[in-house]
Amino acid sequence: MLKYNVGIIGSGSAGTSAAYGLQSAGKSVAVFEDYIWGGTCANMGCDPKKIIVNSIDVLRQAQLFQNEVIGKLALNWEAVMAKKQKYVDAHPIRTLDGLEGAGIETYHETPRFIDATTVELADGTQIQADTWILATGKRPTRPTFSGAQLAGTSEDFLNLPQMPSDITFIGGGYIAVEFASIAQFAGAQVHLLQHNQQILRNFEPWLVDKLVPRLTAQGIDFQFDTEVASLTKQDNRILVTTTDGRTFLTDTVIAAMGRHAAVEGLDLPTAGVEFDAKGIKVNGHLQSTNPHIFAAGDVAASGVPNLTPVAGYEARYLVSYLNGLTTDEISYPAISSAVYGHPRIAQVGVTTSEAQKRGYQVSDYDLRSWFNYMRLNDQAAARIIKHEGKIVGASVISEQADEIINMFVTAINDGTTAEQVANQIMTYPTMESDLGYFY
Ligand SMILES: Cc1cc2nc3c(=O)[nH]c(=O)nc-3n(C[C@H](O)[C@H](O)[C@H](O)COP(=O)(O)OP(=O)(O)OC[C@H]3O[C@@H](n4cnc5c(N)ncnc54)[C@H](O)[C@@H]3O)c2cc1C
Ligand SMILES: NC(=O)c1ccc[n+]([C@@H]2O[C@H](COP(=O)([O-])OP(=O)(O)OC[C@H]3O[C@@H](n4cnc5c(N)ncnc54)[C@H](O)[C@@H]3O)[C@@H](O)[C@H]2O)c1
Repeated sequence: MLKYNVGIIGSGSAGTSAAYGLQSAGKSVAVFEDYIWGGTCANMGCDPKKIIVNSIDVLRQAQLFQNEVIGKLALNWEAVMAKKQKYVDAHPIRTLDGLEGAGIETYHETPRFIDATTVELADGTQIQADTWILATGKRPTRPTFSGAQLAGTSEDFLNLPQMPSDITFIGGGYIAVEFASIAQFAGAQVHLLQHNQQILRNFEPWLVDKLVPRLTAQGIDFQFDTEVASLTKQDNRILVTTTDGRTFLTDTVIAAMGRHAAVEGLDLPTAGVEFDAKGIKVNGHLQSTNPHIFAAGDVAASGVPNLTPVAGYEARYLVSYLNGLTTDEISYPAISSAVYGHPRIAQVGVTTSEAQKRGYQVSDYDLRSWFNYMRLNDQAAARIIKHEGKIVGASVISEQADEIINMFVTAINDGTTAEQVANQIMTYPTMESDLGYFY
């Protein structure tokens, strides 16, 4: 039987980060991946999406500067996809070369647990590890209505060879809103069907209330309280029928109704690991119900958002814990998050409703007249939550919200005071040079 100190299942942000940290501390490490080396973010998530978003940003800038920059720009979707694909094609090779070059063993398959510490591969090989880390992430939740197989996933969207004339997204989370914005700028008529009234449920309502009318004005057709009953092929198009009897034809349907824990094929019950659709049950040390098995990243039901930097943070915690450098339970800093639409929204730290319960100060800023937003024709706004002279929460709508929010991340996590900001000499005129005005 093959033996390792640590077996890691999944080669995404969590799995690779844990593998390097444990291997460099002298442990023998094996990584198992059953799909594309490098995981979701780099191959079919954040990175390819942001390459496409950045090309759309050029069109968006031209739209914002329409009286100052003359001439009409159009997106060359094929060229954008070729640029994206060049990055994506190189990533799995880079991942595999990196792991193997560091002396980490790699296996391209799903291992199946046969007891608390041993897995079996398809050819019958048995592998035992003192410690296992489950870093298998999440996979798109498939709808169950009639004709659901006609709906694509986020991965299918990121591989569209051409942008269809008419596209429909089912769901109103991060993926649906970001991809709706991309498709709309790429020239498609876009429909977004949300089964209730609330899209982007994890974001500040004031941000969503500002975002939806802007995206609607750009041409996105939001249909709230709309549940799909069936999809039917009709010539080369898809007939969407809703549960209240409405019908319409569209070219492509993408289901973006959330993601569920990727645990299929691992036979976790045999290893005594408890889980549900939200993920693997873990304690404060990210340890599952089997003391030899830990979980990190999206697949761990650790109660924090499923984001790439969070997956890396949890992996780094496990490296410290398993290397004996800490016995503390994991604690998280303020976690920021952005929706990469046009405009973007982003937030971090204490929210408005928490602030109201705790009696914290809530300050709203209309940034349209601030020089650094005026020069960019950016219809920006921010809400800052303050307590005892420090910033504890921030939410922003702006063309640059994803970048702007990071200065608040640092201010919140470092507990920066107004005096400390005043003692910095930042380049001017930049967004960061305005930080002091938010205190
Ligand atoms: C379209 C999209 C856009 C996103 N955009 C952003 C963004 O802008 N910013 C952000 O912070 N986050 C974003 N995310 C979320 C981010 O991708 C995830 O939070 C991150 O990838 C989680 O990393 P992970 O290592 O936990 O899982 P993953 O990266 O999903 O890696 C898990 C790996 O395990 C493999 N695996 C699964 N089951 C098995 C098995 N049985 N055996 C072997 N291998 C297995 C999978 O194939 C995968 O490679 C996005 C996600 C999507 C889908
Ligand atoms: N910018 C980012 O950081 C980013 C971008 C994309 C994805 N992600 C990550 O990926 C995860 C998955 O994204 P997602 O958008 O699929 O999920 P999500 O959980 O963000 O949103 C799912 C949406 O689908 C809706 N929905 C659920 N069932 C439905 C039904 N039957 N009919 C219609 N709508 C339905 C929900 O109400 C919700 O609006 C996110 O939660 C996030 O962790 C992050």
